[in-house]
Amino acid sequence: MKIALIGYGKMGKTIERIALERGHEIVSVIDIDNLDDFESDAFKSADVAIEFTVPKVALSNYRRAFAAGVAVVSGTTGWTDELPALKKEIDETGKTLFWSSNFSLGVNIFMAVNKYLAAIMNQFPNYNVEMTEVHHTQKLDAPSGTAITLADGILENLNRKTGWVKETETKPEEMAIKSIREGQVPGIHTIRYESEVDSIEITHDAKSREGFALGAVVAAEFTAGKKGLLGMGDMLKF
Ligand SMILES: NC(=O)c1ccc[n+]([C@@H]2O[C@H](COP(=O)([O-])OP(=O)(O)OC[C@H]3O[C@@H](n4cnc5c(N)ncnc54)[C@H](O)[C@@H]3O)[C@@H](O)[C@H]2O)c1
Ligand SMILES: O=C(O)C1=N[C@H](C(=O)O)CCC1
Repeated sequence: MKIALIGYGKMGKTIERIALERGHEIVSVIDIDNLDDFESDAFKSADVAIEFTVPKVALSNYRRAFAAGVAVVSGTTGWTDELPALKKEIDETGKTLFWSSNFSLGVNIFMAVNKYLAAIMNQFPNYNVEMTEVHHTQKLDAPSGTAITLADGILENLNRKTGWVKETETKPEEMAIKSIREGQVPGIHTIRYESEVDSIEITHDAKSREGFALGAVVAAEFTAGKKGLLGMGDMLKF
């Protein structure tokens, strides 16, 4: 398929390599120095644009791609307070956006395990739960989008928790998400249940950006011909 890239940073470059390896054509690459290319015939020829940029520009990028008649697959995080309004806009206009906080298959398996464990822990009120996420020092947003998705999974399944906070001091109904920025870490997410007598931890540790990028390209292949707001749950059957 014909793929446009919006954002040519760490993820954009990794996605480019994997897309070419999978036989796709990169018809346009847009970054801050060539934003006018949204109006180019090359960009408009794309079947899908894969967008990995920064939080403050994601929505404007989506809308510029939509105006060009191009579907979007995006992993940009740090903007999803706007997601409900954007979903309404997408449904009303018949556009296509596949968004995920994390495209890695391993992380999505981890997300499913997280929800299952949270549901089990309703039977065991003596455990408290907290999360730690570790990423590279260039990361702009905290907590990570993945951590927020994981926290949502816990809040949906563990009745005694109703919200998450960044602070370590929490009310009984809150869970803490601690963010650590260190070196070039691609992404580590750890969820810990602790009681007086023991602790239970589950962790996902990304070795590189390969898993994120492969997932994004596979999502682009899945998105072809579809409409609406799509996510990993539409593509993965677990
Ligand atoms: N969903 C996932 O699986 C996943 C995985 C990794 C990273 N991410 C997210 O993807 C985003 C990008 O991560 P990264 O590591 O590639 O960051 P990066 O900083 O390496 O790359 C971002 C790129 O976007 C460009 N950019 C900035 N403003 C732009 C604009 N208006 N239009 C086009 N390009 C613009 C920057 O110049 C840069 O080249 C972050 O939000 C990160 O959290 C998501
Ligand atoms: O490197 C990043 O930035 C990442 N961002 C996503 C997030 O915010 O969860 C996915 C993991 C890597």
